[in-house]
Amino acid sequence: MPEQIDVQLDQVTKRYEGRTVVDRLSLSVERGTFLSILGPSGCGKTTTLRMIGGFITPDEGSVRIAGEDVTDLPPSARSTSMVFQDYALFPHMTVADNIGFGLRMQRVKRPEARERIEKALSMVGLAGYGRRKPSQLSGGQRQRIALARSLVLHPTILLLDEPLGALDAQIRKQMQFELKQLQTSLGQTFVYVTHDQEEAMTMSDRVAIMRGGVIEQLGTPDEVYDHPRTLFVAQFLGECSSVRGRCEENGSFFSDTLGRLHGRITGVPFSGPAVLCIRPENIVFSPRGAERTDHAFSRPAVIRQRMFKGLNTWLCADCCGERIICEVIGKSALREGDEISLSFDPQNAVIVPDPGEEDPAVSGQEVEA
Ligand SMILES: Nc1ncnc2c1ncn2[C@@H]1O[C@H](COP(=O)(O)OP(=O)(O)OP(=O)(O)O)[C@@H](O)[C@H]1O
Repeated sequence: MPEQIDVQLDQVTKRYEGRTVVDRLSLSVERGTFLSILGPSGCGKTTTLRMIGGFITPDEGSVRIAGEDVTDLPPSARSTSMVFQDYALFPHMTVADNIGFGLRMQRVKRPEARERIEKALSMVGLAGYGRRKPSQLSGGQRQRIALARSLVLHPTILLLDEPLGALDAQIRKQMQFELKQLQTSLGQTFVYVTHDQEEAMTMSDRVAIMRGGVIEQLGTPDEVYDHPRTLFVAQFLGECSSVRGRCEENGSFFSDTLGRLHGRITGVPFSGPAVLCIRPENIVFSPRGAERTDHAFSRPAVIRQRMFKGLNTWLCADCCGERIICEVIGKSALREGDEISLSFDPQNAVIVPDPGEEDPAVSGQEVEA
């Protein structure tokens, strides 16, 4: 049986003052999926989410929710509910009244409303907090109330716009865990907007990486991390060393600095300018003279910088003029100036097309959509 598609965007476009901020974007979200829309500031994430929720009408394209075309319907006529970053709680109302606000709008009878409010409060771990005012709660608790206020409406799809953005790092981590647990236990569809790659990777079943108004890649967290199809995706999802060169049809790679890299590299082979991307955890450093023989690629290098990061250490090396970063678990005895050998298994490297010097992924700058 085909999976139920809860959200279907077909070629949606949004322009502001002649500027296209979302560009012919298509997206399908299966029921029960936790999908994150991830991308840098201004890439069109919130605009896309708001088009799903009905707060913004696309200039072109269509929006379907659970199979129904809702492109021209207002938010109240859609089976979606939005959780905002700033919580948007009414300060003069109690927690219970805040949660019950949407139910009153829907004219749900009091006894049923009371029961649903209690259930929503216990779902977010705040049973017994109904009589408090928002000012008597912590930031994390206020965020949970905002979540309960959406859950109480029994939406088919929950839309979350950077809901943890205002929380400090520790509570944020805890809330990520709780949100994921809640989504799994409810089996509900969540569409979650964030610019935090770690947050997206830890919570999501699928991640859509947006840039300049389009989805550059969509896949499971593992797929997009291990098999990025563009340099931007490779660099946005975490540290990676990149080496420019040429790719050949047989999948081998050649660069002026590192020479030829024999062996089959991950990525769709093509013929033309390419960038080799390697994650720090896939590089192995060995003392000079004790090179790994099981790796097809090995070159001399010198340690230039050392960054202790608590659980691990990053070593930055100069390898034939290329800056290569390696991750070592725990502390490392290597120091700046140490001469080493650097190797990696070609299967753990990825080749992507070279986007050229003008591409912001190369220059390290991001442009507005
Ligand atoms: N009402 C508006 N009028 C004009 N431009 C707008 C409007 N709303 C958004 N934009 C522009 O559209 C682009 C996309 O905005 P959007 O809020 O979707 O980005 P985002 O990826 O969610 O960014 P952030 O992570 O900073 O919230 C931005 O350049 C923004 O300035």
